[in-house]
Amino acid sequence: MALCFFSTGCSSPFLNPCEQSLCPRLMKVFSLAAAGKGRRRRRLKRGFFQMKSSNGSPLNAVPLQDSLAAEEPVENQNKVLPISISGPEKKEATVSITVVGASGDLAKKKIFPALFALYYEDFLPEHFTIFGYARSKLTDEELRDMISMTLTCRIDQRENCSDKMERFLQRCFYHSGQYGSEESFQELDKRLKEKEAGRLPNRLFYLSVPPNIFVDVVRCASRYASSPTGWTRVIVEKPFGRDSESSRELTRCLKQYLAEDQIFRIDHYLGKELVENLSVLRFSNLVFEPLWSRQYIRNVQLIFSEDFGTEGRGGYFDSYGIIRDIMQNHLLQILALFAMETPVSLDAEDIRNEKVKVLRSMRNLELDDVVVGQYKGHTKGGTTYPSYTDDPTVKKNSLTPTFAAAALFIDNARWDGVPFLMKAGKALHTRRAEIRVQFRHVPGNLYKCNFGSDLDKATNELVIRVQPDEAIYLKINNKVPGLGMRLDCSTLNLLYSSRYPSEIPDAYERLLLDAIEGERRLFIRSDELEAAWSLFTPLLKELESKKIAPELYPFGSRGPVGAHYLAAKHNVRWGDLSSQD
Ligand SMILES: NC(=O)C1=CN([C@@H]2O[C@H](COP(=O)(O)OP(=O)(O)OC[C@H]3O[C@@H](n4cnc5c(N)ncnc54)[C@H](OP(=O)(O)O)[C@@H]3O)[C@@H](O)[C@H]2O)C=CC1
Ligand SMILES: O=C1O[C@H](COP(=O)(O)O)[C@@H](O)[C@H](O)[C@H]1O
Repeated sequence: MALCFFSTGCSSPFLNPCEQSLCPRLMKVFSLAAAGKGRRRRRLKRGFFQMKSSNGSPLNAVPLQDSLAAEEPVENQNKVLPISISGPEKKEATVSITVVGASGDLAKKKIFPALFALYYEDFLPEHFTIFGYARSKLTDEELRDMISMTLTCRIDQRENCSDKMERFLQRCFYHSGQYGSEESFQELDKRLKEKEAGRLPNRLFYLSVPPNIFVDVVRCASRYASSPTGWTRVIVEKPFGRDSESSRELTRCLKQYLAEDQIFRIDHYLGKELVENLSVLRFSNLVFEPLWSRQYIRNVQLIFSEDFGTEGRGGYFDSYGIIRDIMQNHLLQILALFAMETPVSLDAEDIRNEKVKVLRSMRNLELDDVVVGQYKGHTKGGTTYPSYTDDPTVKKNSLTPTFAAAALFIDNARWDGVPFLMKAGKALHTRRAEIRVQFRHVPGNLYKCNFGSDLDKATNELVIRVQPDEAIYLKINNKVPGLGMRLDCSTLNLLYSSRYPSEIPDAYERLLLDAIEGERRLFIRSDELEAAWSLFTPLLKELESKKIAPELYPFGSRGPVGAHYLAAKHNVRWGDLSSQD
């Protein structure tokens, strides 16, 4: 039997209730379908690609001409140069996606596979071209060979996969160039134009390079390779700075060349299925939203753990650490989505407005409310696991935390006094990311004596397991069947793999598609970023200036015991402790 959600914001005479439950992605498809007046949805996705903003209105194209940049703030140029690409005399549009840093780890591991998955699922427009750009000298064929190693037919419809892969690869090209070189980007522009073949050109640049190169690339791309008549957008990978000042400086530099609405700051956790589902869970189920406050929720836990170390990324990691790598972005973004007030609509700006309010209501983070750790070597079952400082790219005396736990508070009416505990670590015993919501005790619980002395065990807990084995489960109390009165704690479990047979798309697929469609909801706006850094920067400075030594924990363990003391201080018990959790 199909389970359907009904959401008033998604009602449409053309969609049955189950289709409506797939909002907003289907709504986007619907808006495309409506624009095409009845043409088939799939055809619309590919053949008649029309740009829509999240509220369904056509997006304005944003040409970035340097001569204009000198005279006008870039934001204003957007307003004075509206070129609708859905006008009556519209040309067929094309999208060129340039992956800058194509020879790198992220491009190979995530970006090209996500682009292929989108192509495979017919989500890319009919006319598109993909360019890899990096300094390494490669031919088009060599790029294709390189990326073909990482493409998999991991989507359910496996028929014709190798044909599709071949067709996809034929649309991938490579351009070798320096990141700050005018000539290289002018040459890229020429090659893009050839492939665009007179169609209305839209261009997306994905900056998959180390952050010190971001501004060079943006300067050259915007001056020499931006679309003259279509839109130009840039996806920027984290880290967006290392603290408030450097982040502000990065934003300032990027905004010399780009308007805010051209910058897509990616936080791939926002593209994860269960994170996307957070708002649906809250705002389309009457049973949750009324409980979503200090009145019923005792604490919220945001947990990230990996069962591997910094492997291969030690050089980057050592100057950032786990707080910047995971907490300041991924976990804080989840927290903001979790805690925000109901947005006016599902429009990107409405959602981001609410998230910013949460971030700006957060109490300063005190050193006393933070525990840091670093993994040390460990031998188990004959296997030796390295310590963090065994990594040759890491300083031997490094104090960089590979683990951190923190207690945060949102000083607003809804969340006053509720601890939001975060825990993030590398080289722990398991890989998982989850949100745990622990509810308060039942007042005057009639069954108190049946629970024994540990009443905490009898409180409800809602777990949103982001990965792996995506699930939403609720722990409830029930009677053990039989003549006696024994109570048990059981789980109502929505395990995605049982409920939905199809594979869940990777976060990068959703985010790339959103960037192509101009949907900004899952990207970080500059004021969100600023608020996020304001929360963590004083703490990071204090940790660094006081040279706080991280507590060592063995590779593969549950992390430093300090995390338990921190939780206990706030009357909390981490929910992920028992083996069945
Ligand atoms: N890898 C991951 O899992 C994740 C990465 N990120 C972020 O994504 C971006 C890309 O990551 P990743 O692919 O791992 O990075 P890489 O270190 O693999 O760098 C990508 C490419 O950039 C070029 N490059 C590397 N170092 C330099 C340098 N010092 N100067 C000039 N060019 C350089 C290289 O290409 P060439 O020499 O051919 O020019 C390299 O192939 C980074 O900002 C990273 O923080 C974010 C989340 C996860
Ligand atoms: O951004 C990052 O995320 C990865 C974890 O991402 P996941 O999707 O595999 O959970 C993390 O390993 C990396 O250190 C960090 O930079």
